[in-house]
Amino acid sequence: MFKLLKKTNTKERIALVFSVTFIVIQVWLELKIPDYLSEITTKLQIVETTVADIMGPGSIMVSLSLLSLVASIIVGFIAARVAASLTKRIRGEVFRSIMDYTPGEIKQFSVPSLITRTTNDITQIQLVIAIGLQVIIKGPITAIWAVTKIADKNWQWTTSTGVAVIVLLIMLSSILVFVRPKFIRIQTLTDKLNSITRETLQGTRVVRAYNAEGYQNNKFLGANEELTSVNLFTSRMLAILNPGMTIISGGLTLAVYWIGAHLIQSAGMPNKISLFSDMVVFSSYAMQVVLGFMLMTIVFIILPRALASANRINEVLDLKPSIDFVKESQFSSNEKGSIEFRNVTFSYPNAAEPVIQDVNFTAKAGETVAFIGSTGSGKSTAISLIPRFYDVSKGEILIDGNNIQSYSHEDLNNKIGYIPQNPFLFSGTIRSNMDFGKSGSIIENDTQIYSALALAEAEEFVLQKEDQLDSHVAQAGTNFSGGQKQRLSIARAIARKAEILIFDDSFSALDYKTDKKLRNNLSENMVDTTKLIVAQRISTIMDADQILVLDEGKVVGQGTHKELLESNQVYQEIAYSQLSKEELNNG
Ligand SMILES: Nc1ncnc2c1ncn2[C@@H]1O[C@H](COP(=O)(O)OP(=O)(O)OP(=O)(O)O)[C@@H](O)[C@H]1O
Repeated sequence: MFKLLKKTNTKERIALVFSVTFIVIQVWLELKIPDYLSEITTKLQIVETTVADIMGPGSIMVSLSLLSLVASIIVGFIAARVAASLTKRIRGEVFRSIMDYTPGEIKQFSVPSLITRTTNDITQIQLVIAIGLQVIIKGPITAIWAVTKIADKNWQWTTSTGVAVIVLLIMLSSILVFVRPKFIRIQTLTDKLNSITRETLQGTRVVRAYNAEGYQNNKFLGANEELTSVNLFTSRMLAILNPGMTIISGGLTLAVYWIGAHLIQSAGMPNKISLFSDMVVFSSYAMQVVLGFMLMTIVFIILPRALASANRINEVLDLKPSIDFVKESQFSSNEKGSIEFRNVTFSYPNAAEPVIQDVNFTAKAGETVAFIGSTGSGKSTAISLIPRFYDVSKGEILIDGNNIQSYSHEDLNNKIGYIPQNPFLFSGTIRSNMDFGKSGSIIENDTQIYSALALAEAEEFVLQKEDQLDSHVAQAGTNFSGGQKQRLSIARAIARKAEILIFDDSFSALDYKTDKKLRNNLSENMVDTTKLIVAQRISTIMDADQILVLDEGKVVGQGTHKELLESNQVYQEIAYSQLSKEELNNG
């Protein structure tokens, strides 16, 4: 929590100093009121006192109360502003940290947990600053100041106030013991609820098709009930606070008046009046003492949840991404578009066995290298090492003769156009998706976008849309078919004018005709661009300059379609299961 508070800037710190000043003013004003109450009660004992005599101190009391109200509004306003601006910055920092994470690091937290941490957890911090700040500062000041006011008055009254404070502390600490661990649990359960909601919404078609609404509903109900019962428990415990507080303050008032009654009864005449006045004043100060301690202890009730949230936020901020990019690329090279794998071996974090082993190949600028193999053979993993989603465990990958680790993040990404296995479009328009992110080439006009769309065989369906490039794209591109999404994501990569295009099974949703046309477009119009293609279909890759056949992470065949068809058993098996001998030989 302290770590997060240290992120306040000078402006916020100055605002906090102001806020503390106004809290002190507020407490001073509140503690001044009983002085005038004392004056009124004293005057009331004198027969000659007129209404006009009471009006003076009475108006001052009203003014003090109003000023105290104004001070508390100012404090609330400042605290809310500081809370909002600080948490806005923290939210931004958390988001930026997440953006630097590798897929493995995102998995380590889980997506729903990262969403809760960026939203709900930060809201807890905002609450504790906005509300807690006043309580944290006001509590001790009020309690200590009020104690100094009553300490020398009367030992019986002081003792009764002491007893009330002890009872209050016992009540609050008992509540705290039960409630504290539950607050930590609430955040974890919120993660769980988010996770189930997200999974159900993402898989809604499968859920419906399999009549699994009941099953998912039960999962959700279970998590919801658990969260509700923990929330109810904490709310019930905290609900004891208010009546408990009323009983304690009521009991204290009763005790002060009961003791006062005895004292007044046994006192002589002039003392009776001053004792009565003291009693009224004392009970006001005693209430302030109780309130002060109450405020102090509330801190311990609102703080645990905020502390749990602060820890969760710090975990995200403290995790250093395992992939460390150099700030400036450290090489000079005239080559453009060559790529080489040298004895590349890779194991996923925490996995015993490597997923790919000793992969070697060289692709010169403009060449096409394809990867084929059974599912799970490591094809996607191999090419995901190029944009450094993960770093190689052994060996090295070179682009234009330089190890990819010597490239800055931006320079490496500018060399590559990556088309993922599951095409992902962002909410916006077709244009905003085509002109997405920063790349080496800047899209200056629609003609550039249309030429990329044409190469990706996507121009026709975009032109058919009423709004063409301004057509709406829903989140994750759900208003486009699988094939359309694939073509748009290919066009997006082509528009970057990258030297190396990486297609991770990016033709799978295309019909054979479109697949062929698209590949022809690429080979005819992107002669200088190096293409790495992962595919399941032989027809997609048979024209490649080099094909790597992967099996359980090892390269079991390497060559052209013709060479592999003649000599490689694994390739033959895949090939003959898909196409006839004539089709294969004419390819
Ligand atoms: N993030 C990950 N963490 C751990 N293991 C993974 C991860 N991604 C993939 N794997 C494992 O690595 C192996 C290779 O997966 P990969 O996706 O590279 O295969 P693939 O050949 O591309 O398969 P497909 O053709 O089905 O897409 C699989 O056994 C898979 O279970």
